[in-house]
Amino acid sequence: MKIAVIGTGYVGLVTGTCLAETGNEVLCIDIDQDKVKQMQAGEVPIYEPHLDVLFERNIKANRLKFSTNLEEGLEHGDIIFLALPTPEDEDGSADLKYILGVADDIGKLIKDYKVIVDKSTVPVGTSDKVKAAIAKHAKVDFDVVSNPEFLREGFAVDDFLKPERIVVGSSSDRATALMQKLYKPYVRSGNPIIIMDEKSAELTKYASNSFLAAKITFMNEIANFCEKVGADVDKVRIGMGTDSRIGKRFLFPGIGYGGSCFPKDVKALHKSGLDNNYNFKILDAVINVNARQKLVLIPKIESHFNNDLKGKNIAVWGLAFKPETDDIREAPSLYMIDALLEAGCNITAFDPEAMPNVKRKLGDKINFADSMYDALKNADALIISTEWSIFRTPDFSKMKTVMSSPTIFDGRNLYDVKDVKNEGFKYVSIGR
Ligand SMILES: NC(=O)c1ccc[n+]([C@@H]2O[C@H](COP(=O)([O-])OP(=O)(O)OC[C@H]3O[C@@H](n4cnc5c(N)ncnc54)[C@H](O)[C@@H]3O)[C@@H](O)[C@H]2O)c1
Ligand SMILES: O=c1ccn([C@@H]2O[C@H](COP(=O)(O)OP(=O)(O)O[C@H]3O[C@H](CO)[C@@H](O)[C@H](O)[C@H]3O)[C@@H](O)[C@H]2O)c(=O)[nH]1
Repeated sequence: MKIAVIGTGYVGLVTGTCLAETGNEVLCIDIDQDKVKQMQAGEVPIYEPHLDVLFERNIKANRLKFSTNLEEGLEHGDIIFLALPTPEDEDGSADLKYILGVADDIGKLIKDYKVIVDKSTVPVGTSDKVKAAIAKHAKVDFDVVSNPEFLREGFAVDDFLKPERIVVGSSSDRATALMQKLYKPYVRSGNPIIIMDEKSAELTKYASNSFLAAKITFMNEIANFCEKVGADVDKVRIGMGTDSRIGKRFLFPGIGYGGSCFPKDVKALHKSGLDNNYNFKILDAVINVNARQKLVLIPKIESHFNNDLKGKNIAVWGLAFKPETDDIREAPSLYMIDALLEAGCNITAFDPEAMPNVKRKLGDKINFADSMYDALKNADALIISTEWSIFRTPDFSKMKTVMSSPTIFDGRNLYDVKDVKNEGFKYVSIGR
């Protein structure tokens, strides 16, 4: 099939590449000229495991192309995916200016029947707005489908190629049939393509992300309570997670959820509620608890240094909001770094992939190390904020020789408490 994908970020580029992988001819459109040039030159502009192999293979096979020209995209594709940003607006709602701007342009350019598929995360009722924006100018038939994306960064390729489910919101038989044909190769394992109306599809996405964010937040509160009463959240987590109704996943406490999705999506659903006369009290609590959790290590650090952080050398392992990505959007590390800089600390950070993005944001406000051990030179304490695999089994003796003081504040509970203490470290983690 002939596909156009508008927007080549984490979702659009993975979608375009994976759709090419099953034999479709894909043209990816982005407004960012530098990014398009980079992709045309065969370079993947983001760090996403396994994407490079598929990207290269499909470019070579002439199934994956790039352009900045929306009109070209519209001429090429029978199905037009919108994978555009829906960032948080000032009032917490999802900003639809990218989606509706492109919809407006599509209305002016459309010459024959197309299925416009919204893959961005958008509030209930957006497909009606997209329809209206296109219909304002269009002189031909078209359908708008809501097809929310559930991929996780770091696992995006696998999630796209082998999804647990695909949700298609459509009230058009013609568009639904096309979507089922397109996605058939991805559900050979028997996982379902779930067809529903557009509004339910739009809400499914927000409900899923908000539920997961609430699950993490609940565990973060349990972890905080464990510290008050002397329980061990790792044991509680395992005890809870073995109940199949609860499940083992997404029960890991830490320094709050971050990323480009959960924070903005929970706020957007909350705002959608208010706009429709419904106060999602649970989401209000999730938002507030998470904001506090992102800084949960700071009072512990202050207390360790007797409230005198000025001039302290702090090493930070991990800047990305989670491992296996270079994405730093809403990363807890950045919130902690801000607070520590404010208090007068010197920060030296190491992250396997995210340092260039942080450098662009923070410039020379912090130092960047070439290796995890270099970051520890003369450090008065280490903060672990992302659970990259390379941090899981460090050489503790080597760490002790380079640090000024063997002290670890672990926001991801990477180590066994007894082991690290036996190695001679002061070790503070979450809920243990
Ligand atoms: N990142 C994720 O893991 C993920 C997963 C599921 C859903 N989503 C949702 O998917 C959507 C896209 O997210 P993302 O993380 O891929 O965003 P992103 O910011 O990584 O990428 C968006 C891309 O759209 C391009 N763009 C902006 N305006 C454009 C225009 N007018 N024409 C063409 N291109 C334009 C930008 O240049 C950028 O390359 C959001 O709604 C997000 O909530 C994201
Ligand atoms: O037990 C856990 C699991 C996750 N997190 C944190 O939660 C955030 C989100 O993690 P994850 O869900 O793995 O990453 P995303 O790539 O943001 O993916 C989420 O957001 C995407 C965008 O909407 C959805 O498509 C995915 O299904 C959804 O998992 C990160 O800060 C994690 O550190 C925890 O603190 N504890």
